[in-house]
This record gives sequence, structure tokens and C-alpha cells, in this order.
Amino acid sequence: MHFYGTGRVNELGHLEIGGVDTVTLGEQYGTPLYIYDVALIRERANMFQEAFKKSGVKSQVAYASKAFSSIAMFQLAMEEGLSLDVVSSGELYTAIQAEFPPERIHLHGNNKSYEELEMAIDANVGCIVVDNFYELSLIESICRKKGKVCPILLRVTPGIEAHTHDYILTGQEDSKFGFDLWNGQAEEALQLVLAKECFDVLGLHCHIGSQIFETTGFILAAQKLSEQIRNWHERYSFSPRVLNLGGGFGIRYTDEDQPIPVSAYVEEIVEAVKRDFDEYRMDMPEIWIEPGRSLVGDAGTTIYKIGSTKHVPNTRTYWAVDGGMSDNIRPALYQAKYEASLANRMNDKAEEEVAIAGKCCESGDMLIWDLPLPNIEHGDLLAVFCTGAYGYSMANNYNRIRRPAVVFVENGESRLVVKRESLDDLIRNDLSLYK
Ligand SMILES: Cc1ncc(COP(=O)(O)O)c(C=O)c1O
Ligand SMILES: N[C@@H](CCCC[NH3+])C(=O)O
Repeated sequence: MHFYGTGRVNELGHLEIGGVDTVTLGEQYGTPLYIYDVALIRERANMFQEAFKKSGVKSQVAYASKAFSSIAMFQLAMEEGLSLDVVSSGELYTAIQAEFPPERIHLHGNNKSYEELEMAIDANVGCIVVDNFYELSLIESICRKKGKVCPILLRVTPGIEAHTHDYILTGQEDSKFGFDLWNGQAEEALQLVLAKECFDVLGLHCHIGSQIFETTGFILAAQKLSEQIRNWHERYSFSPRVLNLGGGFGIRYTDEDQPIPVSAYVEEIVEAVKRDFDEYRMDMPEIWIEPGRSLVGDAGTTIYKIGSTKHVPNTRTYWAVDGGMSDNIRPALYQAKYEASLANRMNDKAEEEVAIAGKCCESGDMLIWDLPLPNIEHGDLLAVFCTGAYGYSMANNYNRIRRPAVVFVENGESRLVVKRESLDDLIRNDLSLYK
């Protein structure tokens, strides 16, 4: 059994996280329940930042908040000195409500609306990561109207196919994101923004994909960006102050995943940029990164109550939990694999392999197909590990299932940070035909 962070088995044979019994948490807050190990998030944030400190390069580590956004999570990121990557007015609004320092907020998105851009410019965010020409025209008209200058990064696609699931690849040529680095698009964008006073061009951004286990893709991306920057340095005296190499650092969900320490990514990225910038005799820019999954992924565990069962002779036994693709769509979307244990009987030996189904009306609503577990009883609690990234944030109300609650645990204490949705929350925006 693999334990993450402060996870352990307590004297009752229960799963404990952050010094708190998860069975007690299930009773106190109900199930399904998202539990976050705060100490582990702090540790990861620290590891990234320490690696940069060691390298001596100026940096920003921006939490990619799409992985899990809530006011408390943003406050935790703030406590840890992280910056914040937001991709919508919703994430930006959450950050503003959390009183996150605006100068450390970066706005992303491949189709930001006028209203979203205006909101970001009004909030004086640290930068807007510009994705396309249409967006440049919107920013320009907002800045003109307000007499403002907008700090920007240009997002470029370097033409790299990182090794990961097709749906979470983003740096390849055929991508909906960013300006192509090689076919003239990025250069045209650069010329345009350098010529206009309303843009303060901080530098370039690229993000090659997610759940990546090798440093080679990042190094290649850094090299490609540096190479093109050298051309632009010669042609336009362009000297970026910032190079943002995105996120995507892989984590362990099962034994199939073999992550490398986060410091290795940082060291190798910094080294690659230094090497090229030294060679081209250009000033070293600040290096920014945007980890999401690697900051919060394995810090999250979901607790479910096990309910009904169905045996299909000679095939498998299904056990259904009180959540599923409504709180974790990743198995259905990416065939993502998870490990799980009975939180209330951690010391019992596995007796059979079972299939864990969700409660949505979809055959594809399966969380795990082949999970070895002790003989299950109705009412047992299932802990699914490593659900901290893209779990709650991709949760939905399919079948009008209510989104779960989220608790933070640390030093033997729990704190409710997102309430479970109520039935009234579900109909809050519905209007009757008769009233
Ligand atoms: C632009 C950008 N930055 C950062 C991230 C965070 O990625 P991850 O959670 O894999 O670190 C993503 C998601 O893939 C992204 O699209
Ligand atoms: N949501 C995806 C990753 C996409 C990241 C955003 N660009 C996942 O669960 O793995």
C-alpha cells in the first residue's frame, strides 16, 4: 500500500490523514468527501521554491488553480508565497475574494471574453497570458478606453509532442492554444505588441502538456523558445524579462507512474535556459512555472460510502459508491487509474478483485475496474487516493448529484473549506413555469 504525505493507519486500523481519522471525517461531514493533506501541499510548494532558490534564478511558481480552486486553497497558496494562474472570470473572482495579491495573478485562456479581460485589467493582475490575435485586439481596446498598460506574456506553441494522454497534450503544432512559434504567427504577434504602447511585453509562455514524467520535453521547449528569442533579439532587440514554461509535472497515481523529484524539473529547465541564453549572450530572464497537479494531486483523497453490489458470474463483481463521475470524471475521460483502500479496515487483507462503480446513469461511470479489497460490507468506506487535482474542479451535477464537501486536515485538525451542495443549491437558478 502506498501512503502519501501524512497518510497512515491508526490504532483503530483506520486511514488517518493530517493526524485526523478519515472514518470520523466521513461521519462528521458525510460522504463523498474530499480530504486535503495541507502539510503535503505546503511541502510541495516549498520544494519548487527551494529548487529555484538554489539555482539563483529569479522565479515565480504559479499554482495552476484549475487543478483545484476554492477560496481556502487560494489562501493556502498565498500563505506559501505562490503566484496564481487563473483561466476564467470564475477563478479570478475566487482569487479576488480570497484577497490574493493581484500582482501575482496570471490570467490564461484560449478564448477570454471582453468582460474577463476587463475584469483582469481592472484588478491590475500581474500579467495576461495572451493566446491569439483577437485577444490582443480586445486588450488594446480596453487599455485605450482606460488609459492603461497591460503586462503580457505571449503564449506560443513550440511544436512538441510530450509523452502523455492525447487529450492533455498542448504544445504540439496542431493545438487550439497559442501562437505557433515557427510559422510566423508568434513573430507577427510580437511585432504587433512591441509596436503598441498599451502592451508591456514581459516575455513568452509555453505549456507542453500535463502528467509528464521526463524533463526532455521541457528542455526541448526551452531550447526552441531560446532559439527563436535569439532571432527576435537580433531583429527587434527583444529581450524577454520572463520565460514561463508552464506546468505538467507528473505524479504517482499507481505503480505505473514513476515521478521524478520536482527539483529535477526545475534544475534542468533552469540549466537549459541558462545554457542557451549564455551562448546567445542574452540576459537571463526570470523563469516562471505553473504546476497544478504536482502541488495538490496526491494531497487529495476522496472518501465514499459503499452501497449496492452486483455479481456478474465469471466476469466481475461491481460495488457502487455514493459518488463517481460527478466528483471524479478522470477515469471516464482519460481512462485514468487510481488506487483505493477500505478506510475503515486498512489492516484487513485483500480477498477479491472488485470493480468500483459510480452512481451515475452511465455504464462508463466506473472509478476503478480491478481493485483488490477485503470482503466488502455495505457501508464500508472507500478511500480513493490522489484525487486532489482535477477532481473537485471538474466535478459536475450530472443526474443532479450534489458536489461533495471539501475538508483540509493538518496537525490533527480538520476544517471544512467547501460545503456540500444542498438540494436547494441545485435548483437555485431554476425558474418555474407557473410562478
Ligand atoms: C497553461 C497551463 N498551465 C499549467 C497547467 C497545469 O498543469 P499541471 O496540472 O499538469 O501541472 C495547465 C494544465 O495542463 C495549463 O494548461
Ligand atoms: N484535466 C486534466 C488535465 C488538463 C490540464 C489543463 N490543461 C487532467 O485531469 O488530467
